[in-house]
Amino acid sequence: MLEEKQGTIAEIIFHNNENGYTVAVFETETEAFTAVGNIPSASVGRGYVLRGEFITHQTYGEQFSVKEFEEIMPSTKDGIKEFLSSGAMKGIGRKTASAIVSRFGIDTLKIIEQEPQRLTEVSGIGKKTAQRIAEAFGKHREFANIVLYLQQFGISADYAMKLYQVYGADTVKAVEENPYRLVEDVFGIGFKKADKIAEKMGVAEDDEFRIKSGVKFTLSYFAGEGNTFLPQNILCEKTGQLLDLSIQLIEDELPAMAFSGDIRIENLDGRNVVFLEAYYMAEQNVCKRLAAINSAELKPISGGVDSLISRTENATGIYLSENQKHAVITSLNMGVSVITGGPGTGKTTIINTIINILEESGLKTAIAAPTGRAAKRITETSGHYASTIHRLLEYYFSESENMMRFGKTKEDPLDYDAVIVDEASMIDLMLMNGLVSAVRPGTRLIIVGDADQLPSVGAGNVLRDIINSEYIYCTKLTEIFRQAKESMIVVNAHRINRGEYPDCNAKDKDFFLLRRGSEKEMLETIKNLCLTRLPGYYKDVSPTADIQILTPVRKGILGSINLNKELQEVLNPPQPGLEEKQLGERIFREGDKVMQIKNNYQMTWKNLEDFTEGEGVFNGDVGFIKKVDREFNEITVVYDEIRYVTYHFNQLDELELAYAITVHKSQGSEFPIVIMPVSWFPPMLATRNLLYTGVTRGKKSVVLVGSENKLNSMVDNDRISERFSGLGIRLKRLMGMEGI
Ligand SMILES: Nc1ncnc2c1ncn2[C@@H]1O[C@H](COP(=O)(O)OP(=O)(O)OP(=O)(O)O)[C@@H](O)[C@H]1O
Repeated sequence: MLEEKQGTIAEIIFHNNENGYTVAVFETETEAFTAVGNIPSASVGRGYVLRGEFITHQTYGEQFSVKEFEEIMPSTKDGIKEFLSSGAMKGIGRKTASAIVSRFGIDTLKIIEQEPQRLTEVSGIGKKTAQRIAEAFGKHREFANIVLYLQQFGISADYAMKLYQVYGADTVKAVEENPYRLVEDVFGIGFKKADKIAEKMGVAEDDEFRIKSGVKFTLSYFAGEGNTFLPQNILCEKTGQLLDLSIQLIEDELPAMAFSGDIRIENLDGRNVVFLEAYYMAEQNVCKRLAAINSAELKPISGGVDSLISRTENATGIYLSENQKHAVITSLNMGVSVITGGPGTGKTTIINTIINILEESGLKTAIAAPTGRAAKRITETSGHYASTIHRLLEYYFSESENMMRFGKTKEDPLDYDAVIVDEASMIDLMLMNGLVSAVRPGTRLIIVGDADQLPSVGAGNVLRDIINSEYIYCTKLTEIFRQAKESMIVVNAHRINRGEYPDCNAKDKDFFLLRRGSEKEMLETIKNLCLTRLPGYYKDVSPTADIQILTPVRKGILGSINLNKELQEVLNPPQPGLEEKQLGERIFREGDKVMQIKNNYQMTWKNLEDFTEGEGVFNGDVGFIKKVDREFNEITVVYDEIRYVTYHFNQLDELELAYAITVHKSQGSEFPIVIMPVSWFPPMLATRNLLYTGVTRGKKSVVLVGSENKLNSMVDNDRISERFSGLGIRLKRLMGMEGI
């Protein structure tokens, strides 16, 4: 049962204008206490009925936690004056408030509400101002009523404010009509929240809006797991479980959803499958565009390709194998081509040759990769500038649509004769859709990647689908070259990929297994390696900048969360003079290594070297905390040693410690030294594919810590989690059509 307290706010200790979060001293007739909760309109002198409960906070002691509130309009002259000038009614200052209250006394609010034209009786207030005051008061009352109404359904004031921003005066109507609309219209309200609201409103379990929303939620959830569609029977079963309804009821709703354009039902390879509209359109478009780019006429290469290859070979001293030459020639002759191979098979060498030839022929080339780190690495290893695909496509944040968009499109395409994308295993369907839309037919699209790496985080299986369809010409590189052969990392990566056990601890090599029995021992060894052993063994190794711990999991003793806590303690312990900020279990301290964990296209950065500024910090960017400013509630992180980004404390859910990261997050990056625990991990994760991806991230040294048995069973576990994706089937279909 909630307690009810009636009184006024005596003092505001903290108030967040954006979400209404308030800490205030609240006075009733008999007591005074600290009240904490979402009260957007809070200001000193304002009267409320608060409903909530007393809780004891670890640091701040006893507080009244506000769950609901009701605003009481002030009834004394002073109270009304305070209310009018509190900022709740924009444009009324102290002087005007005093003048109005002097004229109308305790009837002031009634006059504003019912006879606003009488406000002109106050000197200095004209017709327009009177109208403005009346409107502001009306809005204030409207919002207060909406908050009050929505509270009964468990919608807190900050959500009420978000809803009000979207629906205005129609908020209550919109929520009543279909609470599931909130999932699409209001950021931060997911299906589960909307479902709770609906339940409180008495919406029937088998309501059509509930089923439709459940279907979309299920499809989005599985898209988050990598799938662009779900077979209809699986979709109905999963949605049925989610909603606790029969499969039949779900199935009955699908035709109407398809009719209204929310989903697509298609027969793919003999079974009915269901797409969210956006993924269906993306697959169709990628397919169409690939076909168009593949069959377009290309600007010719001046001079024979063979002689150009020889020239490059003579200049670099690297003579291409037949297969490599073949890859170069087909990339230059085909609209779209794929080059795939493991480490050390010459992908970079081929890219460099292709760029040289294109440059010598006066053709314009762009090189791009899915992540900033991969782009930086390509720039360093190839000597040619590579950007992210996002940057190449001139991404921007559209305020009106509240989403990221690309400036380069089919209508305003990229102006290049060739576009080379590397690390293509990380490209998901939506990014590929953006890319192929902006590449105009006539441009060579050269896709380079290692199809055996983990697939993209986002939905789709783009690289593998393209290769397996056999619609696009693909060169598979398998030969490892001499220099690369000297590296056990490269040799073992190929062994793992073939299902053979790696050769560990060869003398004077770079691939080690430190055998440890228990997880505790593994943890201690990892800490010890970072702190003393590796920096002692290799010269100039920074434990934080050069060593990266990779782990398959987030949870458990050897999961990234715990590893980070433990490593922070030894690598960057608390020290006088080092500021820190604690958030629940997490601590961010000056000097910590951190990672941005979601794409934020609006976050600004400043380059302190050339004073340029820009927007965009991306999922997987790793940096160091430069400053924790407790006065301004801010943390400054420096990325790539030059880009400074400032986070407000309430944005810290975008950051994580990064001494240890998951193998999934490490895709596309390389690190001088990689340490990876090999223990028991869930078989879904402890796969050959994941081990291969982890191992190939290390350049100078890879140190595995754990048990040989577990290492070998990872190699044996060749499960590649099946992803539902239709691109391959569509491309195959195209091939059939061309044959007709
Ligand atoms: N035809 C060749 N003859 C001799 N050496 C070669 C040849 N092709 C590549 N190499 C050498 O093999 C090594 C690996 O090549 P490269 O870096 O191009 O491969 P990669 O596939 O890009 O590897 P990674 O994915 O590990 O970066 C390099 O030292 C390169 O100089």
